Amino acid sequence: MSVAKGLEGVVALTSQVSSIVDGVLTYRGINIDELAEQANFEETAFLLWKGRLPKRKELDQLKKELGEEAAIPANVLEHLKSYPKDAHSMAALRTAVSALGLYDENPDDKTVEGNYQKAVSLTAKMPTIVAALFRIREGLEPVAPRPEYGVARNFAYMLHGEEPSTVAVEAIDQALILHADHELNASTFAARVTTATLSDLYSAVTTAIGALKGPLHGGANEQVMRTLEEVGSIDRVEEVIEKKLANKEKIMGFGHRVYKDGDPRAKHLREMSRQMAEQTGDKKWYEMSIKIDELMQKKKGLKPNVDFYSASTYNYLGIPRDLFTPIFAISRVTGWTAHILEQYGDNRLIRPRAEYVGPTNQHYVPIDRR
Ligand SMILES: CC(=O)SCCNC(=O)CCNC(=O)[C@H](O)C(C)(C)COP(=O)(O)OP(=O)(O)OC[C@H]1O[C@@H](n2cnc3c(N)ncnc32)[C@H](O)[C@@H]1OP(=O)(O)O
Ligand SMILES: O=C([O-])CC(=O)C(=O)O
Repeated sequence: MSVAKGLEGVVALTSQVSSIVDGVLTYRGINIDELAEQANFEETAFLLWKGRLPKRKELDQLKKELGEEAAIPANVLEHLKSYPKDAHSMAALRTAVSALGLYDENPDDKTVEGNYQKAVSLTAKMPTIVAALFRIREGLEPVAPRPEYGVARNFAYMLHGEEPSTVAVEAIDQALILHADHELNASTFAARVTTATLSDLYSAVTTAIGALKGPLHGGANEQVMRTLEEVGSIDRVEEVIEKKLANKEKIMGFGHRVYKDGDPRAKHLREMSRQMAEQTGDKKWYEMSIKIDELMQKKKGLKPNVDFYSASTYNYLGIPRDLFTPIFAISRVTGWTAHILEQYGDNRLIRPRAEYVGPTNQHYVPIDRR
């Protein structure tokens, strides 16, 4: 047996959801650049789930369903209030999504339509959960979703309890599009492994949230913000980053398993960060990010991934840093569920092998002779 550590280069399955070929990312064959510039998050979700862009009537129907499904059951809201106030936001989200499954009348319905409805319901409810968790932690009353709002507007509205600006809604919407799917990344693979045992969709999404939480994956965006805060001012970039590199620390938001010549999503987030810096007049976070980016390319030949410029962008939007990864999750749930639907549609248990390298020819020794 030959071992591919970290499964690097292993093609584990076929998929029609998204692709990365020669550094170009597409959802269902459409370049991410076109979607980021022209689509909205709801039509991107439809595209991932159904394999094509929605017609106007279909998009209106999906928006209506997302609006109607956005409120969370009262007992789940009570459950959220019982979590420790210092719980990690991704741990709390993971627990809440798992709890949601308990209140689904038919959690094990694996029909295509049943799972599609669960995908819509989770996509609608996860922003409500994230905003409610934040407000409860801050000692504020959760704000009920407004069914007539789109996902991005509703999230910003529920978070701050006031009407968000158009600029903020557009930025969040674009960020949601950019994070929605990414071929066989770790959390999607984890979701597919759980699905392939013929477990239910809530179990698969809960698995995925656990995988996304890690700092080598979605959790990197929160760590990027910590690095920016540690750097603090543009004149300290070299000192802090070079010290970290000398200590063999990874600089979060750089490098990628698949992209060796840059992540195509990063330029959109960099531009968003630049615009926010201009609009707020607070250039520091953007300028520090640019300097770290230049330094990392020079010192390590590493380019920013999707997590790097999302940190300064969300920070400009007044979003606390521990919500950065939950925002990733409220977008990626569309990709996870598209992959889950695909996996159910043509399933085989996912069960690779391990090469055993431990001791052999050992014998059981009774406890009083050890
Ligand atoms: C949404 C996402 O999940 S995007 C990725 C988010 N994660 C991060 O930003 C965390 C920082 N980046 C990393 O840890 C890595 O680049 C990963 C996990 C993304 C990819 O990892 P892999 O493909 O396994 O690469 P690996 O970790 O083996 O790195 C290869 C080499 O580059 C170095 N390297 C990779 N990324 C970084 C980094 N961000 N900072 C410093 N050095 C790095 C490694 O130390 C290693 O060096 P070595 O060969 O001298 O030991
Ligand atoms: O594909 C990966 O390995 C990680 C990533 O960029 C993502 O999930 O968006």
